[in-house]
Amino acid sequence: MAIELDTYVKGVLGGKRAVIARAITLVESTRPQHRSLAQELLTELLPHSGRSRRIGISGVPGVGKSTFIDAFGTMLTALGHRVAVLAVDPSSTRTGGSILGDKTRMERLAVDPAAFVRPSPTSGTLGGVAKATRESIVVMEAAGYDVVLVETVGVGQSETAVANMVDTFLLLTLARTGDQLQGIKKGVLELADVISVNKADGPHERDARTAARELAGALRLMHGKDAFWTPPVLCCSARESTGLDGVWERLEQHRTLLDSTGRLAARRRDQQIDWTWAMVRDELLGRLHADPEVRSLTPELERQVRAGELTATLAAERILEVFRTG
Ligand SMILES: Nc1nc2c(ncn2[C@@H]2O[C@H](COP(=O)(O)OP(=O)(O)OP(=O)(O)O)[C@@H](O)[C@H]2O)c(=O)[nH]1
Repeated sequence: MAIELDTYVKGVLGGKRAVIARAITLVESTRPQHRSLAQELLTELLPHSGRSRRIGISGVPGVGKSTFIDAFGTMLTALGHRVAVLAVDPSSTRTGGSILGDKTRMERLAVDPAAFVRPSPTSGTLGGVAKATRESIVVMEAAGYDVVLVETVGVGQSETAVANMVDTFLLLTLARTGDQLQGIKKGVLELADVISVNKADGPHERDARTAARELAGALRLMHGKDAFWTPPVLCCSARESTGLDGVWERLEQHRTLLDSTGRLAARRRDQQIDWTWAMVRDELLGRLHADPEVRSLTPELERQVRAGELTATLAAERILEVFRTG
């Protein structure tokens, strides 16, 4: 049964879980009638949002993200925080099932009354999934969650999308030393504000500490002496819940520094502008691909480009010409 705008607003602001879940479903929906209601809801909620720590968490599959978020989130709720877990997993749009943010992977947090775990939206492009997650952040903040963790897999463009919606980005990694350091993608290192080497327990602990020292040295070189912030490299064990307080301390330190220097507000404003243009790009591209004339022209144009009968530049011009006049 459909519910009214007012019921959504009151339910979300009152922290009612069932209404929060429905509000997120509404925000994720791509149906035109849902989209306008979702925008009305977000407009009402916006004045109550913005007060959380928005933290992105990334790391390759196997690094222990679920175990980490379960333990880290549980530590935070014990400290009195209210924790929301969202996810951006564009691969789930292909498989139809969400891998990240799955409640069964976070057993303690899933049943914690001070936490709310939401799997990645499963429909649309990365742009669509990112938009739904950004808007879900507004819902969670209005509902009183003061820590929002946004999880993503350590592959592809999804990390950049997440870095662009959070204040601080945490990268989880495993013990690698020397040459293996090269294995960590530079692009991901550039996004990271705090790095933690997970599984620093039992026989792996020494390797983890060595790897952390080496990585910290590499980052100091990368960032230079006068950098505003050089990402600290810590060690933790998600399984044994050790080192998690240190990770939290550094995340808080980074955010406090951003806030006290005015960078936090500026960063969030810049993100709004980036999102605006990202949405314009997505919408335009969607319309272009749906355009009947473009669709009918495409196979022949592609054939000609492949056969070397037409340059890519001319083919692009033809497509835009048809779209403009179509
Ligand atoms: N020794 C040790 N093992 C860990 C730790 N954290 C996670 N693991 C193990 O690593 C494996 C992968 O952990 P998951 O939490 O599923 O993490 P993930 O592979 O990043 O998976 P997704 O979260 O599904 O992407 C599991 O077998 C965990 O038990 C840790 O701190 N120490």
